[in-house]
Amino acid sequence: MIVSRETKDRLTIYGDLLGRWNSKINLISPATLPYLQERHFDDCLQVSEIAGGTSGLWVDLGSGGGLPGLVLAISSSDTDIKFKLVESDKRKAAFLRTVVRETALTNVTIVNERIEALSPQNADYVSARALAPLRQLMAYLALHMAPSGKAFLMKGVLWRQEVQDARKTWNFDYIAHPSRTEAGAAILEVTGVRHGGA
Ligand SMILES: C[S@@+](CC[C@H](N)C(=O)[O-])C[C@H]1O[C@@H](n2cnc3c(N)ncnc32)[C@H](O)[C@@H]1O
Repeated sequence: MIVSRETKDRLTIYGDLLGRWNSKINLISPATLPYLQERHFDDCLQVSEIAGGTSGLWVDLGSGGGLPGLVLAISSSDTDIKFKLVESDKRKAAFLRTVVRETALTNVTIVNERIEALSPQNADYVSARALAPLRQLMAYLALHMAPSGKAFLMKGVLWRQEVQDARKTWNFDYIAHPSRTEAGAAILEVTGVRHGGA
């Protein structure tokens, strides 16, 4: 993906901080650190490309070290989208705040709370990566996504099984966008989540 000079500079600052903090708190697998761009940043930038929004509230659930939330906020800093990154771990939330400060991002709020404890967000966009099985994510979407909202859920190669399982309890529509960074993985664009199932 072609990104602006500003995005590149901010991603460099973010990457440096990830490298430094990762020895103290486990933000990403240390083995993937040398492949930060390919394994993590490019993976998340595809979501930005697929979503293509220009305004509204975007809630990233279980942000951890900021993937995809911070990458999305950095690459969308020229839009009117406001980001909320929800992370229950205090030390990870401190890391996220540090990156926001060091990159001078003004479109991000860090929320150090449990997803379930947060008041309903009515978000236009929701994202999650490596957080929970799809069935559990549906409950989070039911709580925090606007009726007309869209979710972008980054799923591994077993995504079809997860869809089948989630359909036992939830109705929803989805488009599976094949991942460009991991063969067989997909970004599930989910809309119209409602209780009930097959
Ligand atoms: C496996 S990590 C994934 C982090 C990041 N999304 C990524 O792809 O690298 C899951 C993160 O979600 C957070 N988390 C798990 N359950 C949560 C909950 N109920 N509310 C808020 N954060 C939660 C954990 O603290 C952890 O940082």
